[in-house]
Amino acid sequence: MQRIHPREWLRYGSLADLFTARNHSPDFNGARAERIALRIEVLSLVAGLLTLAWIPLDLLFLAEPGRTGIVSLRVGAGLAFLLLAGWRHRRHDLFRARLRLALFILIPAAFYVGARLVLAADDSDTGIVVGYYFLPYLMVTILAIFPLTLVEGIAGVAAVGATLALAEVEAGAITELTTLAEFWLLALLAAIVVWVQQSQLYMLLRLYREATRDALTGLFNRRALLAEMERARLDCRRTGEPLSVLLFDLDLFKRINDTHGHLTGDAVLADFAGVLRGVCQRECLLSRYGGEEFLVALPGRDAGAARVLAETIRAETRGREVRAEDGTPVSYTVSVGVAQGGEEEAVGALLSRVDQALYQAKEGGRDLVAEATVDG
Ligand SMILES: Nc1nc2c(ncn2[C@@H]2O[C@H](COP(=O)(O)OP(=O)(O)OP(=O)(O)O)[C@@H](O)[C@H]2O)c(=O)[nH]1
Repeated sequence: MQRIHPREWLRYGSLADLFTARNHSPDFNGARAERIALRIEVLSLVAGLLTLAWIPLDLLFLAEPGRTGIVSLRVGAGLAFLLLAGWRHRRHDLFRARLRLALFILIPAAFYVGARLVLAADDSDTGIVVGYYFLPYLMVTILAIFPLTLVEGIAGVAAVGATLALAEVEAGAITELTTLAEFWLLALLAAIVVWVQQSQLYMLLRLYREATRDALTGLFNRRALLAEMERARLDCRRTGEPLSVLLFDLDLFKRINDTHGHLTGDAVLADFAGVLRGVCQRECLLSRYGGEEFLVALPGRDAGAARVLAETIRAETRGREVRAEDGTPVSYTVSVGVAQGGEEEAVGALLSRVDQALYQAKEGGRDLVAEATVDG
């Protein structure tokens, strides 16, 4: 089995991806944002209706002057929740999902601080009033249903902690021993919540990876690459930047398999994936397109820059040596097609042109780079 270098694990595995979303792909971000947004939609609807449904109980159990204040806060918070539930988008992105999450925390936080202020002014310590003191614990526990990164999760629970702190400062009780106990309980709950969030994110990342990565090389599989490329094409069209592609095909690969065995063939494929990772920069989209074919999409690069990169990879590959199972050194070469997408050109048409260019490289004698003509 191919060993994964620790650095590779961090880049392509999931440890660093649990901390922040920095290395998450746009496709994964979209899927996660949608999941967060849908959960907030449902929860906000339930919270909005429950907040308003509690009003008759407040009217029944609370005395003035607190009653009017609490009911007003309830109406405000209930309507804000319902507005949040009705906030819809066609395309989900992480920024909006985080904004929704912030609002989802802010609404009950404002309600809680307001309610504590109103109730502090009212001496009647009705049993029902006690219910308001549970709110921070409820808020923190609900956050467990979101698949958040460590940074997002900590920011969320910290916001709830700050809410509690603010309410205690307002009540002049921040230095009391009971307040310390409250924070202790909140911190314990917060630790469990962040752990659950991380587990959810881990599962999501794992499933996503299995669905989008090639098992042997860890690069994008064909389906994922096509989805990423479509997104890159739209982005490039919007910004006016070029989009180029490189199509690689390992030369006489069948001969390597036939002479040294399938496992050695696999080792060569993994080695070439390592070359791509080593040479290409972060914004390059690397994929194993099929069998011994690799496709690299280069947002922001024109055909000239793509050709330079293709030559670098071809030259680097020439110098590689993989050990066969019996220890024999096996070298290999690669042929490359290069094409720059036309302004209105569909992904399918661009791929067909780069395929033709690759065919020319093979026809020209292999271990070559060939560039597609604009009209094929
Ligand atoms: N070891 C291994 N071989 C694979 C894998 N996928 C496809 N192949 C082999 O890749 C070989 C591709 O061979 P061909 O399409 O004939 O091309 P080629 O020998 O590379 O010759 P040219 O492309 O013309 O240079 C076939 O023998 C496939 O069995 C894989 O995952 N592992």
